[in-house]
Amino acid sequence: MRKIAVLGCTGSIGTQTLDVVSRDPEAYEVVGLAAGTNVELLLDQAAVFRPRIVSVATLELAEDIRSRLPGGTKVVFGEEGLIEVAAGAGADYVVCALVGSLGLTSTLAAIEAGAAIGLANKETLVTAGHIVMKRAADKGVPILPVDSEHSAIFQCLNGENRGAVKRLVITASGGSFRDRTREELTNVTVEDALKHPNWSMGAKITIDSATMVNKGLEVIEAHWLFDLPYDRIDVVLHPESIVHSMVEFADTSVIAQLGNPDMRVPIQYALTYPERKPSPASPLDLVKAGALHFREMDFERYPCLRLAYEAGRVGGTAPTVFNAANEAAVARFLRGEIPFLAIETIIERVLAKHTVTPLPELAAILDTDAWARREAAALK
Ligand SMILES: NC(=O)C1=CN([C@@H]2O[C@H](COP(=O)(O)OP(=O)(O)OC[C@H]3O[C@@H](n4cnc5c(N)ncnc54)[C@H](OP(=O)(O)O)[C@@H]3O)[C@@H](O)[C@H]2O)C=CC1
Ligand SMILES: CC(=O)[C@@H](O)[C@H](O)COP(=O)(O)O
Ligand SMILES: [Mn+2]
Repeated sequence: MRKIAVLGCTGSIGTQTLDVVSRDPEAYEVVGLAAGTNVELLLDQAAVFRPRIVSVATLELAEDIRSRLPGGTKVVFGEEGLIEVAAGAGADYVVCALVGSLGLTSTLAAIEAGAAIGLANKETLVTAGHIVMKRAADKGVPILPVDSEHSAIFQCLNGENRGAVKRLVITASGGSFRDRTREELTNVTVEDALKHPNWSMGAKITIDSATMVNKGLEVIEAHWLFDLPYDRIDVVLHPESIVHSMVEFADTSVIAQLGNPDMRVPIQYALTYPERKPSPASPLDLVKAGALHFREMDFERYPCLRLAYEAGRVGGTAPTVFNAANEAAVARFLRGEIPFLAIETIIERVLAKHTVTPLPELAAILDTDAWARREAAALK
């Protein structure tokens, strides 16, 4: 029986992880759950899974729920609380499904504790990929991709000779505004931006899909997960989100992974790898799906993807800044403080102000992240 902790248990990935887990109760024991502020959902989950430790965002929330938890469940809070759920609940597998670079320290703590990692929280790899991958390798800890494109690539590479990989091709839906021109983006609303055509996800990643920042984060995530240079990681537009990504090999063969858009498939694969088990997802019927479309990526239409490649190639603290500036800008957009197109100008301006540290230690990453957020919050 696998002992699991879920960081971000109340979110889109967290709840789908618990759905997968609950369908196979013989296979899993949930030992730790970490939420932010959604304490009512956390209490429901704790009543079902009876974890050893739960975590919430603040001391006040912890005090509020202490007496409402099942007997024996410990409650902790804040960043230390996340670290305790990651490393102190006795988990041998930690699903990292927090949103943002906030997930970095708890992911590192889970690695340090020797737990296998199911990684949804792509911002962790973007902000500190060299540190996360090295610590996981030193500990002999596997990092199993949950992100649908990376799960697809991971599946396509299964049993293949890595030396024969020519390039990765990551698919992008185009997001909520895929059918609009740049001119039509000037006055788009938060409500419109939150309507992803294919996936139901948390607010931040849905905005990232619309700006194409999500694909930029995914290119950097793929660079770290699959150890390939940026000129061998391409992105194509694929509005149907049925081909989740592809790998092209030296002999020109292309292997792709397909399926209806349902995150429970990659979540489950990350949990059961190398086994496959039945899934609640609806089977793909390609005859019903009809035509699948692929278009060249337009870097003029989606400048954030160009910025991501540039930051990734520069390396060091540049991806940290790209990510943190984006997180702060998206938060401002969601609060109605800035227009949609200001997200990209903020990222570009903060990156332009930054002097890159080439091989940053963790402390430098955390300082740079905080600096970029302050800058992005202050820009008019
Ligand atoms: N959703 C999807 O389909 C996909 C998501 N991903 C990635 O997975 C990650 C999670 O995304 P998603 O599930 O959509 O995000 P959600 O916004 O739905 O969930 C985020 C989770 O993080 C928790 N959280 C937020 N802030 C804090 C905090 N300060 N302290 C503790 N917990 C906190 C939230 O808790 P609470 O709600 O209780 O406040 C919630 O459990 C992201 O990195 C995203 O890019 C990748 C591929 C697909
Ligand atoms: C489900 C998933 O993995 C998301 O990251 C998804 O890929 C978003 O889709 P687009 O960024 O392609 O719109
Ligand atoms: Mn993805």
